Amino acid sequence: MSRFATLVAFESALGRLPMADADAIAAARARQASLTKPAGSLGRLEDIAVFMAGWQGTVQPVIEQGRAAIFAGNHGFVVHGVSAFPASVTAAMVGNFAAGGAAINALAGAAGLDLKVIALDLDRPTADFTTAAAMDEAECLAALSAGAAVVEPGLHLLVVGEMGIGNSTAAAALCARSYGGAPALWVGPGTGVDAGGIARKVAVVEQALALHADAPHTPFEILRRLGGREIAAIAGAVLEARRLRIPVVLDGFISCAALAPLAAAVPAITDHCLAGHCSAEPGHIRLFGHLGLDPLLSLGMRLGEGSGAALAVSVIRAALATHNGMATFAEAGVADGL
Ligand SMILES: Cc1cc2ncn([C@H]3O[C@H](COP(=O)(O)O)[C@@H](O)[C@H]3O)c2cc1C
Ligand SMILES: O=C(O)c1cccnc1
Repeated sequence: MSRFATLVAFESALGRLPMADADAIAAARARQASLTKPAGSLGRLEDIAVFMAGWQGTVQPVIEQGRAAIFAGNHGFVVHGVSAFPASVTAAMVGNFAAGGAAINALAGAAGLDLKVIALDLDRPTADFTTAAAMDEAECLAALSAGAAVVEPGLHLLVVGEMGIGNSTAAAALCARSYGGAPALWVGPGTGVDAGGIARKVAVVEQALALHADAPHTPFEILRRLGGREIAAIAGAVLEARRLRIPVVLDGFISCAALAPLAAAVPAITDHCLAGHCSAEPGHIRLFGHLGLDPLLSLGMRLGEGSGAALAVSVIRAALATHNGMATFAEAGVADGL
């Protein structure tokens, strides 16, 4: 059965978000305080370990079953010339993922993650959102459910990513609708469009916002009208991971924008999420301000595919290696601080 077979199923999941395990958080904090280092000296590594403990519900969290889930979809509005690449590249890159030749193959391998690639109706792009809703209700629910379906119970960590030519424009529209701000503040070069391309992207987002201005300002309606299948799938995966208390690492501007409609209404939806990195896409840092997330890495990446999030998993692994592997003051016979 589909996880989000009905709108009610989606809304009730978003309305009933489980919390992290407070006992595991307290125990992990106590363990951090007992380790052979000055308090706080491992900086954010300490917070990451405590975060992982809280969501895994155990004082010593691990990443044995870590998954990168990459969703692919195509967009009807690409006819307006908003990407530096043709829409056919979405399917071609899915082929490249299967063959092992993409950046995410290398980075998921380096991070010890299994990689699931889910192509969502690539030969049936969403409707052009400057003239219609991108998806009808059933299409949006199917995409949300496809996202949820990759989140198997027992995963220790989930990385989410996307592939969909044109989707930096959808991401800008989602952010502008969710949080306000002129489209030009949310639009960036994406795959590398020139000034003319940026102007076309801004115009497309302005048209879409005008068309959908009177629609209900709800998470589902914003996603359905302005999102895309791969974007809704990310939202569904993050929501399902929350139900199962599986920590998530978010990737770039587009992955994070998938959560904007949800977070604008229910800010706590990002509580089980770490921001893997800050993309060079200019809207990303602005979006982090709204999401209340502080990215782990900032390496000038602007790829998507879950690439920055996968890279950040190495930092999370290092946090857990120190948390689980260091000696306590008592074990090492080292005098602790006063
Ligand atoms: C070869 C190639 C591989 C990619 N991998 C991710 N993206 C990224 O670029 C796209 C978004 O940028 P825009 O909105 O400008 O189309 C998405 O597919 C995103 O995942 C890629 C883009 C290309 C061309
Ligand atoms: O930040 C991202 O995820 C991104 C930026 C540009 C193109 N594709 C993805």
